[in-house]
Amino acid sequence: MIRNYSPEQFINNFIQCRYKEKSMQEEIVNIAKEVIKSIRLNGEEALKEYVKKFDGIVPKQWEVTKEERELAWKNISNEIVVTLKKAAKNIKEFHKKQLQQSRFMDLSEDIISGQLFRPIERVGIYVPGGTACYPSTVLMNAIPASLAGVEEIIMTTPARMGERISPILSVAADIAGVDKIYKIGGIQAIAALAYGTETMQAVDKIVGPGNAYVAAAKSLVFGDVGIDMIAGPSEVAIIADENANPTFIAADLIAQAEHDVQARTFLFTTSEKLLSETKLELIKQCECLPRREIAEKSLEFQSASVIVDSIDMAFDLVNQLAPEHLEIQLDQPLTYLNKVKNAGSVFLGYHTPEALGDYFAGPNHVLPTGGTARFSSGLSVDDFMKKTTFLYYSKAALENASKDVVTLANQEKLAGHARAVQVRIQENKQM
Ligand SMILES: NC(=O)c1ccc[n+]([C@@H]2O[C@H](COP(=O)([O-])OP(=O)(O)OC[C@H]3O[C@@H](n4cnc5c(N)ncnc54)[C@H](O)[C@@H]3O)[C@@H](O)[C@H]2O)c1
Ligand SMILES: N[C@H](CO)Cc1c[nH]c[nH+]1
Ligand SMILES: [Zn+2]
Repeated sequence: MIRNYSPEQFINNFIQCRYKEKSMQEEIVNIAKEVIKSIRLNGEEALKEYVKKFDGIVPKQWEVTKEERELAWKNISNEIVVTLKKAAKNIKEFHKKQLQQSRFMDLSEDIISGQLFRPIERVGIYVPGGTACYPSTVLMNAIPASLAGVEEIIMTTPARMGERISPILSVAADIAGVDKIYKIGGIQAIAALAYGTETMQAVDKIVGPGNAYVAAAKSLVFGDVGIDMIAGPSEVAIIADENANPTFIAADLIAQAEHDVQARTFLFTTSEKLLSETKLELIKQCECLPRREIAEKSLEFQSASVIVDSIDMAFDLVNQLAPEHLEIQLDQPLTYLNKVKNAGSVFLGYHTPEALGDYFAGPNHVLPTGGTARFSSGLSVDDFMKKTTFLYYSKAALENASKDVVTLANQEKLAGHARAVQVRIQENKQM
């Protein structure tokens, strides 16, 4: 069960070892390198080989057919369809507010400048499917892409039921505006999306979470295609004091732990009593959990509890950790929001479990993990847009700027740059 660490031990074991952990994952990176290279060079043949090796079954065709997509609607209950649509509506409403319009920064007679916002043309979304099925992740990835105006949204997910993918994934994909679905998972899917094969066209950007293999593959193809972030095994950090409810805290820690044996959960509290009660709750609640084995491994090996001297100390440790999710289970939670520097998404108060955000409320659940919230953000409409600047100068405006541009060009010893301005000024003078 979750182990206690002093603040110093926590820093050593979970923050300073961030880079050590990376080198321990070398084995995964090496496998990913081999698979990607092979699929890039040998296409379909290599794709089949690795799908067989890592997933057991090679589907007859990669793409989910129109008939399969239609049939999926008949294979799920109306209740699920209604709920998916409600969640989709909330996610859409939240993300719509992120849309930005092309705009002028300057619009005078002599100078015009601005920024064009244009959607990325072809996007691949990865939906994990190794040990669980995530229709919510389909919505979280595809809705912002649709809102941005992406021309073609291509989803990949491992075929878990032999030939087929779960019908709920297919229905969620229809609701969210996915154009094509491929039955491919893991490193193979990322390689096929990045480089294309005889039957699949390469995409411009790959988004979406996945296990350590998927995360390694995404980081390796970055540069040839865009990626959103490294969204690996899930994490939650909870800050709580003696007023918090141990039953709620244990439930929220388990909700993340059950994702993956590699999922990481953290509790920072000023109260020894709350900690011991939470530990008893963890044992009790794990007993009747279908994914007990996964959750218990995560709680045992990837998790930590820390008794802190003050709530300020808790925020200091959390900001160093930069967790994917942060729950603030304190009275007056909003008053603590300005203490948060690094976190993917924050959940405020006793009645806002992370599970609410995972599925339904609106903010995105594809979030930076492994400390990368120090420099990156959760998935948003912005991830599907490119920003192109534009500029116009009149003859008079160029004349005004010419001396300064030439001075800088000469300073950099780039005579060609200086000349590109000077020839225009001289021409103006001759006229
Ligand atoms: N951050 C988020 O938004 C978010 C959302 C949902 C899930 N998640 C995370 O996504 C992950 C899902 O993982 P998953 O495993 O269930 O599904 P997955 O689809 O990410 O990975 C499954 C694939 O991994 C490959 N694989 C498995 N073992 C391998 C091996 N030994 N060598 C090479 N390839 C191998 C297989 O090809 C398989 O298809 C979890 O870590 C979960 O926490 C994150
Ligand atoms: N907690 C995951 C992100 O870390 C998202 C998710 C999907 N389904 C359930 N949870
Ligand atoms: Zn979750």
